[in-house]
Amino acid sequence: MQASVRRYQRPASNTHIANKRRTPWRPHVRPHAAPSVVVDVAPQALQYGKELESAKAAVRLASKLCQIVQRQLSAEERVDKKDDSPVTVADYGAQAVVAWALQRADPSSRLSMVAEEDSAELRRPAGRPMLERITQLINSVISEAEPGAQLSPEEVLELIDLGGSPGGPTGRHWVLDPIDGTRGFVGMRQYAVCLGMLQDGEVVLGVLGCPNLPQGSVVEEDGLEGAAQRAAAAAAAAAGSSSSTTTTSSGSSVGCLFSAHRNHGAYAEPLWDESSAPVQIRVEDVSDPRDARFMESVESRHSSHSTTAAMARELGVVLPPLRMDSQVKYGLLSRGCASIFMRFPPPAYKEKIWDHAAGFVIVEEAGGLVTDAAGVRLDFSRGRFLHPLDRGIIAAPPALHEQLVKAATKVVPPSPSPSPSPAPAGGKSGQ
Ligand SMILES: Nc1ncnc2c1ncn2[C@@H]1O[C@H](COP(=O)(O)O)[C@@H](OP(=O)(O)O)[C@H]1O
Ligand SMILES: [Mg+2]
Repeated sequence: MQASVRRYQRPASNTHIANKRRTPWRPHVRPHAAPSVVVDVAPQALQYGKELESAKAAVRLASKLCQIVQRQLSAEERVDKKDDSPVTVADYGAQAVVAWALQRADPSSRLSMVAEEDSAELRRPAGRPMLERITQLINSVISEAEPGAQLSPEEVLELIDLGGSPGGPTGRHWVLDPIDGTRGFVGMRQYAVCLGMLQDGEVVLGVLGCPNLPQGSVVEEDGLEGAAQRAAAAAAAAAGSSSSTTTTSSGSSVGCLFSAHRNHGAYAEPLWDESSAPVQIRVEDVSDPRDARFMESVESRHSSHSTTAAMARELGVVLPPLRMDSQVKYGLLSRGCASIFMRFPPPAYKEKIWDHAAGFVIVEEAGGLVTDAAGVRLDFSRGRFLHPLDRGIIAAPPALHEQLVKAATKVVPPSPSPSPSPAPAGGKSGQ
């Protein structure tokens, strides 16, 4: 794929995020309003510039497929929150589309991808109707990128299984969560298509496609959660329309793409409008916990709400949490919409690298830190499981992060068992 010449916008200074506030708290998103200078970081000037452009194109295509499925869920009024089969269609479809796009961008390389799904269910006779539906969806999306492109069901199975790489500390591995926040996806809330790239054990690229996230003025009296719900509803209301573009009732466009290239900053741009220049984003310049808003999972089974509440009390955070599905939280942290992300899964749960890789590099490149509760930087180099595994995850600007690590020594018990068994290739086992 030909890398296009793009001009990226960088805020002239960070003063726009330095205005401390006490009360009332208002979520704010100002990257597009910030004074900016245009700097030349054209993809070809970056070490992994070509790969970054390929990753963004792949995430955009997969996001399109997810949006089509989510609109149909709504339009046909068959959203059953307990039935995740329509979601599975989008999970598989998005995984195959990303694999197709990455391969097409670099046909001479062997693609190594560590991804959430595998084709085992689809290869069973009972899975055939679903496979055909997925194939049809994929073909409708890829033919927009490459007129005439069509895949057979068997090719789709092979593309999905490209996600079975074990990863590891050497070489290049793409890391994909085709739909992160499946419950958010079904519940018409937030979800994200998350693609990272590991080079010799280090996450060097990250891209998050967030189809239901408003880009700009999500400053609403009832907070981001309300705005995000309305944005998702607006996206659903557009069912039947061939346009991807949706706006919230306050006029903000919906659909954000976050990206980061190691040592070159983190950026946000519209998901559906490729002509808009990416704008550099930074974490909030906050060190006083009384100014801090923290984010956590909507699902308390994914992350203990009582542990985060205890951490907030210990730290002196006074504002209520912002609950949101998926790695959208990492995007919002990087964009300065909230100051802290905390995640405390049940002790037996083993975190997977695809649930954090893209968000991790985006937050780091936006000036934040992402570690376990003991302050140890996350390690993506040991296969499909994330290390450290079992003391939760905290992410914040450095000054707040230091205070979080101190609070965790009092609130979060140390881990009893540090050594995991190797993760299986593919599938959702261990969740
Ligand atoms: N019991 C559990 N404990 C912790 N995390 C879990 C979990 N079950 C699923 N998850 C993970 O939590 C992710 C969603 O995170 P969040 O709560 O921030 O939206 C899921 O991603 P998927 O939706 O890709 O499966 C899944 O990987
Ligand atoms: Mg996930």
